[in-house]
Amino acid sequence: MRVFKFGGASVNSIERIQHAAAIIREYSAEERLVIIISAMGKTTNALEKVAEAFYAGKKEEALELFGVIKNQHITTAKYLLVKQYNACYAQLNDFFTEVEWLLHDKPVRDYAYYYDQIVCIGELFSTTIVSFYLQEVDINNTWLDVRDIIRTDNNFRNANIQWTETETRVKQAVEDVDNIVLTQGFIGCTDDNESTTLGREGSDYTAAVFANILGAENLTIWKDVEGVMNADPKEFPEAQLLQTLSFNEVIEMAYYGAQVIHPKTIKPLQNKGIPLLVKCFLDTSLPGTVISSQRVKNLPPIMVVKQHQALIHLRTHDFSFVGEQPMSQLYQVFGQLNITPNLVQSGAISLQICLDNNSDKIEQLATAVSNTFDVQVEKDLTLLTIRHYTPQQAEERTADKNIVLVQKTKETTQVLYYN
Ligand SMILES: Nc1ncnc2c1ncn2[C@@H]1O[C@H](COP(=O)(O)OP(=O)(O)O)[C@@H](O)[C@H]1O
Ligand SMILES: N[C@@H](CC(=O)OP(=O)(O)O)C(=O)O
Repeated sequence: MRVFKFGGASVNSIERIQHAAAIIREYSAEERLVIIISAMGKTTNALEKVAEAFYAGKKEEALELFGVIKNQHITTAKYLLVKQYNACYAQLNDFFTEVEWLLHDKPVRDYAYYYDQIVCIGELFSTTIVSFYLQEVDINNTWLDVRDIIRTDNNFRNANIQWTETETRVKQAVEDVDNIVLTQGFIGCTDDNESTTLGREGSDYTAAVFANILGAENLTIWKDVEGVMNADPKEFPEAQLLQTLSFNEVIEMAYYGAQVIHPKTIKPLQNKGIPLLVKCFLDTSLPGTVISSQRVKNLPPIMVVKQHQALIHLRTHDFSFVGEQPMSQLYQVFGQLNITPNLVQSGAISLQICLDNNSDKIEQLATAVSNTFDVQVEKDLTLLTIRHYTPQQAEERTADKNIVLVQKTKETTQVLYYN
């Protein structure tokens, strides 16, 4: 059994859905497939705007924005389907109604709750269309609502999977199907039947969870790039393909902000020794990248650029040392506010913390630590991380930058500079 994951970029047009179907046809002739699919293109971003408008009390705007998304999906379905169109429309219509009902309500709960009820619909739309298209071209498959399978807690927008319950449900659901299983990434459901999401770009993680539970031969993630490269090819056209990588290396790259694989994807695979293949959606003959437990030596420098960074300067009010107590208070606040620092540098009575520039979070952090620290914030920064750097290369990359902070270990250098 193999698990495939197609991301938003691989299903963002009629041609790409047709191309995905051709890949599925080819591979399903040889093996049993479980397929996880994300929302089409930038649908999740568009649904976020619907959730924001709804929560701000702008009902008409929310309905209008949702109408645009709805029509885009209907148009795609119309182009792709003839025999299957009516059945597909009926299923899509149930989802339209699910959201439109909610949009007519007044928000009385947390934003995160409504966000998940609205945003989860993107994956339900895309998988419905792809599933009916596969039927249309005689590729038998079974569409499953992953909300009946992936059980989570109610930590909306970043829900945690309840493993025992999910394990039973994944095994049962796949066992009950004798053809291709097709379902959604990124979303789940609480015991109270409330939809949840697993964190942005979380479909890779869903695919890894299925692969782990099913003991898959491997997980293949189809991308619009050759494979994992030593930098984002959109920003660095000279980027080279990395044909083999270790789980260790990829988890580090993802942690430092490489957008190509979701950081949570690696653990479920590493735990069961399941290889991860990152393959080129546009040219299946290319080798792609194989990620496994095996150590890979002599890697070239790997670069990760993280934009929209802020540097928070904290200094104790009373000149007391930044010892155990203030540090543990700070990390507690990080936990409470769901903040992951991208870099921390400490001195005797001061600390500098680099974070994604999210004004709300920074304000909350400043308030929470104000009894111990004076707080200053620098914005408009970029964080460049180079793994396996040579001093010369690090120097060349940052020679013309207005540098604010540098941190180095033997393997990794991080440079924070003004944009
Ligand atoms: N090191 C890297 N190697 C390859 N692609 C990268 C890397 N870093 C960032 N990317 C970007 O990741 C994108 C693919 O990931 P993503 O947009 O999440 O795809 P999808 O939504 O289809 O899963 C590529 O288009 C590429 O620009
Ligand atoms: N659609 C979700 C989940 C996801 O993983 O998407 P993608 O595979 O396109 O990165 C998001 O955009 O966050």
